Amino acid sequence: MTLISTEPATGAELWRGEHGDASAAIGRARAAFPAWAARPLAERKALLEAFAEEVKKDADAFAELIARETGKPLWETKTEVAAVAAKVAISVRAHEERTGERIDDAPGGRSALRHKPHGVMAVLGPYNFPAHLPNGHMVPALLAGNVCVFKPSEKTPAVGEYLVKLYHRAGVPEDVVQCVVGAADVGRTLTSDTRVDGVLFTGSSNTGIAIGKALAERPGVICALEMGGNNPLVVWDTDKLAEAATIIVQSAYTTAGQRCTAARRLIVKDSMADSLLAELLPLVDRIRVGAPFDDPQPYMGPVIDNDAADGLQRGYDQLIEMGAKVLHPLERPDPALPLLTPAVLDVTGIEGLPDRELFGPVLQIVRVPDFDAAIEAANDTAYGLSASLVGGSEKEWQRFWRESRAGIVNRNKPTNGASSAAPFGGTGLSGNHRPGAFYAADYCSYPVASAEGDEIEASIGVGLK
Ligand SMILES: NC(=O)C1=CN([C@@H]2O[C@H](COP(=O)(O)OP(=O)(O)OC[C@H]3O[C@@H](n4cnc5c(N)ncnc54)[C@H](O)[C@@H]3O)[C@@H](O)[C@H]2O)C=CC1
Ligand SMILES: O=C(O)CCC(=O)N[C@@H](CCC(=O)O)C(=O)O
Repeated sequence: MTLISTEPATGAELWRGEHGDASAAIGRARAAFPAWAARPLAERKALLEAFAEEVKKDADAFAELIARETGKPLWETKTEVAAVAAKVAISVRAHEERTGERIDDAPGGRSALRHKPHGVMAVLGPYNFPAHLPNGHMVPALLAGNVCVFKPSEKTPAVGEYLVKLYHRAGVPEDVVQCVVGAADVGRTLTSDTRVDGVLFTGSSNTGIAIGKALAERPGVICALEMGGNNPLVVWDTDKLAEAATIIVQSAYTTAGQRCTAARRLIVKDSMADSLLAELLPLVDRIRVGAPFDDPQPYMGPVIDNDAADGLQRGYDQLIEMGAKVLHPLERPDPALPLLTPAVLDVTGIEGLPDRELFGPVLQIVRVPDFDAAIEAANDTAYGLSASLVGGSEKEWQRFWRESRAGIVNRNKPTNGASSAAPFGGTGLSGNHRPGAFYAADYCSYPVASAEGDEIEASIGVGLK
């Protein structure tokens, strides 16, 4: 089956290739695992550091490819490439801190704690950060001694293939990290193959749930699910309205809203909502939407494809049918392309709002009378990835932190832009308590406890006849 990838900003064909053979790749990975796991950690670390150097050497070409295949502005894809390279040093530190070795004296010998890799890891990636996010699974997995079969999103196969070539160029053996392109069926082959020891997934909650079901009868398979969000940003009692508006724009519209940590819902104290909107709406109006290489650079590119744009339009229209007030419209200047303007809807007071991730530039505003209502609205979701409070008192922040049900709870910062040096994951429909980024080390190896005697010495103290 042929897979074709097109540039969102132009519709031009960028890449075509055949679906990969996932089963054959797993076979090669299994064969490569023992030797890779047996190599000293220092060797694996050196090869990954060489990979980081290859990424830096190729940074311009890599950023251009990501920009063409995702439509993200070039300024932004440069930051993605930098994050790919930076992942190595962070993962080395995390591996040392989170896994490592502990040897204690014990009667007649020692008690030891060491970690071992799981084996063959299937890595399934999304399209919004087609290099950085799967790489965030792959670097720690490889460092720990696992081998990886990586299936990039069917919307970004060119970036996936390129990423894996950089590993090979650095000297990581070809069967230790492989790229298998394809759509959901190739993903399903990977998750159903009993030779796979772990599934490291970043993508939508629906797919994460399907993967959880596919693995339900194999509890020994490590399963790390990084999924979507319906994230709240609460703005409370502040006169720094221009700064608050900037944080809102960064949270809702960076990457055209295609971040799992994007703010989907702005919850604001009713008495200050009009003054905040007086700052926010002109700023939203100033957002430049355009193609990745435009000069001057846009803030937002297109969403990934026309299907995604159609879906967002439907979600937006449904909210309007339910009574949402349009404060800034979702427009699509060229119906043949997925370039969308940033939208703001006031959904205050609408009953039965869908608790759904609209993965694009649509922000819903909810006005609330008091902080109790703000917390209630913030938590009114089955997701739990990120939440942020802008403004408010110290006491309100303490309460917000305590009562927010999310893996990332920020103060006076955007909901997105999470650091790779911190754990990254959510609760509910957002994740299964196997956070990535700094804590990815935890799911990439398992602890082995050993009681080690110097000699064979044994005695049964009591109870013998
Ligand atoms: N929490 C996190 O760290 C992040 C989550 N995301 C989420 O990802 C979504 C956007 O990415 P998409 O590419 O649309 O996600 P998606 O869920 O459609 O696809 C992700 C990957 O899973 C594969 N896949 C699809 N169905 C499968 C199945 N049944 N079995 C195995 N593999 C399958 C796809 O081919 C793709 O490689 C959003 O919901 C976003 O919130 C995106 C980035 C970060
Ligand atoms: O995985 C990491 O190293 C850190 C997490 C991260 O990069 N988060 C970004 C992107 C998340 C997304 O796709 O949606 C963020 O929080 O903006």
